[in-house]
Amino acid sequence: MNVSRPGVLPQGADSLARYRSLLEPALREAVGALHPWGARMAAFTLGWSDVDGSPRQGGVGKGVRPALVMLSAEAVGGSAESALPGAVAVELVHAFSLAHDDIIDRDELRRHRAALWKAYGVGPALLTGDALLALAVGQLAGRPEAMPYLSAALMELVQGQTADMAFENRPWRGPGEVTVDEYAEMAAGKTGGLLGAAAAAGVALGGAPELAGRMWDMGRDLGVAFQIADDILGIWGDPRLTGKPVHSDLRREKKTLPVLAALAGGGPAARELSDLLVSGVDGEESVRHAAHLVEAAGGRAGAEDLAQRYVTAALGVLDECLPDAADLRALCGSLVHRAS
Ligand SMILES: CC(C)=CCC/C(C)=C/CC/C(C)=C/COP(=O)(O)OP(=O)(O)O
Repeated sequence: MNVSRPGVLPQGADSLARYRSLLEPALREAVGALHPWGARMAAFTLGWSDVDGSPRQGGVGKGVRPALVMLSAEAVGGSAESALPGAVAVELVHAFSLAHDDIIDRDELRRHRAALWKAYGVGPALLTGDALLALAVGQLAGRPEAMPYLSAALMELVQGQTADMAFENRPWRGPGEVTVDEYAEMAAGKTGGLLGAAAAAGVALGGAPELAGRMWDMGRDLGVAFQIADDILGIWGDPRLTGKPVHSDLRREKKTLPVLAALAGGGPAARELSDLLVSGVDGEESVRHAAHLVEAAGGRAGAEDLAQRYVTAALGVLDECLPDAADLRALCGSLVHRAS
């Protein structure tokens, strides 16, 4: 079921809309503390205004992380409102990380619009990312039950992003090639850290801090699945739904899971793909051929399978910790079967 705009999650969409409507005023209030120029750039990147500052309807992200915070809080008997500082904090950290990531990757398009750096320049985009991060920390400064998870997530994010960048200097084959296990560790940090923090902060703010450690682990597994789904969408997704150009990871020869899984398959398509990557993907025809080879070598199926295994592990933890949390379970289960 798709509601309200293209690209929302197939399941849990109604609840995401409910949580987004709680989130947006709180985010606006937080951003209101910034210097007017910073507030304008933050409003652009969060989706309430165009580049010139004129207002536009609604936010732009799916709001998965804040929904995870609020659903986790509700699952332990707390209210979504009680968990709002955590929800705001994770969405601000997410927005910070996207702003910086787009600079690092030189990605010009994000969420159907210009990336923040493309709209305002690299310096201002860096600074806006910093401002969002500072606001996030401020949200949880007085909440010792949740703050450790945010601070752990920040370290995970940076470590995972660094590992991902370091992969670029590794060979495609032979000694030093990137393994699927290394990829999973990178994704557990880069993407899982914040999902882990969302789930852990949610139960902590909802009144069950004793569950936070297990929810952190659950969120990290979920993050690996989420990142694999992101990699899959980067090759086979519909740009009208993802809001990003297709094949950009392949064009940049990034070591995404579908490519690693294809290479690990070892058949004729895997060998041809390996040769192509070693000689360099050059030009649009070559990029399309690489995408074809990844699929032919089983990279898509392998990636889908691994994502499903990580989601199943995450759901197993949820079933043990919070067996009655149907909405939370639906959200987590839907994160791998998404169109954007
Ligand atoms: C330190 C640093 C720069 C870290 C970068 C970490 C990073 C960008 C990880 C990617 C995470 C990811 C899959 C984002 C898309 O989320 P989404 O599909 O929920 O996006 P949405 O909010 O647009 O829906």
